[in-house]
Amino acid sequence: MTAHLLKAEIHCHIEGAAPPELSLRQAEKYGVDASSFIRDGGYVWKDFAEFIQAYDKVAALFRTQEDYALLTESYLTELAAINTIYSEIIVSPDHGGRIGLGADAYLAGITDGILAAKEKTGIETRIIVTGERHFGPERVIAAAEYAARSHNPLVTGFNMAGEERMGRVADYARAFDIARDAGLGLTIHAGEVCGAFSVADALDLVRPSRIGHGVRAIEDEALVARLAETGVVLEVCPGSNIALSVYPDFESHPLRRLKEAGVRVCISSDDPPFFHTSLQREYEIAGGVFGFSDTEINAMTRTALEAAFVDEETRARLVARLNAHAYGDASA
Ligand SMILES: Nc1ncnc2[nH]cnc12
Ligand SMILES: [Zn+2]
Repeated sequence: MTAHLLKAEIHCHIEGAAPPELSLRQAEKYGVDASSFIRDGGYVWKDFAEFIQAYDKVAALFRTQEDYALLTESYLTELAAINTIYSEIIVSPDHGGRIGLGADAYLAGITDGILAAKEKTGIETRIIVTGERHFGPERVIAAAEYAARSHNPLVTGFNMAGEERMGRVADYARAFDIARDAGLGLTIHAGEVCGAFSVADALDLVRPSRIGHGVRAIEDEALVARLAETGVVLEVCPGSNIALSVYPDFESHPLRRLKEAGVRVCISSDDPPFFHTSLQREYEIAGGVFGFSDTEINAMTRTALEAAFVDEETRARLVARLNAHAYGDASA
């Protein structure tokens, strides 16, 4: 049982957190026929490419600042209810742009939701702006420029998500240069659909402090050693990896092997309702399926906080809270 543990999540896409019931209500509100991607109360897709298409269609059901505020506040309230003290939400200004809302109102809605959830529950949240790889290098660079000039203090990181098989990391490296120069934390989806070469490219060309997924680094022993030596953190989402058939089952998933090789790992839910999961379930899987003890799970939560894109004062407060809860450390 992990219900009592404090939790942190540093990899969850905002539209990917939309419950199908909420998306259906949105579809009705806007007169959209969602039957091709929502059926029997669940999202419908059969492989990674279809998942990405379904994701973009769900994103198109959220069309106003209020829609995004509601989605964000609902998700964070749910996270807080399972003892989550810190969350990073991955957001794509292009999704705001594509439905005519515009990036500013999109971000404003998400920010409203974060502030409302914080007021209600105390949950601390930051925003990671992402470029979507399948929208092409120009859009990813535009997303980085948008993040770099954002005056929103909650925007603290930059990511690239989407179709990993499109192009090579080199095509997108300029976006990360822009984000790095702006002082944003860097993370990138790699080693999920593509193999170890994609993680190596990301390390060489992006120099991120974290990698989204990164699990397929396990295919290259020297690369695993490099991750362990450099301390780059893998944001591992086991339920997502199984749902997307990156691995056939949890037994063959490399989370434990990566951890035992000294790689810094933590756990997140990615797009929970798309993968019939939740952060609570991911923690349960860590304990019940991977066999991690509470101490080991707390260490992964601490890794998430150590790698979080927050100011040092906030980090120290969050880590002290975790320590106090995990060890009853009264001085924390
Ligand atoms: N698991 C995933 N991989 C790549 N892009 C995504 N966008 C949302 N979820 C994603
Ligand atoms: Zn992701």
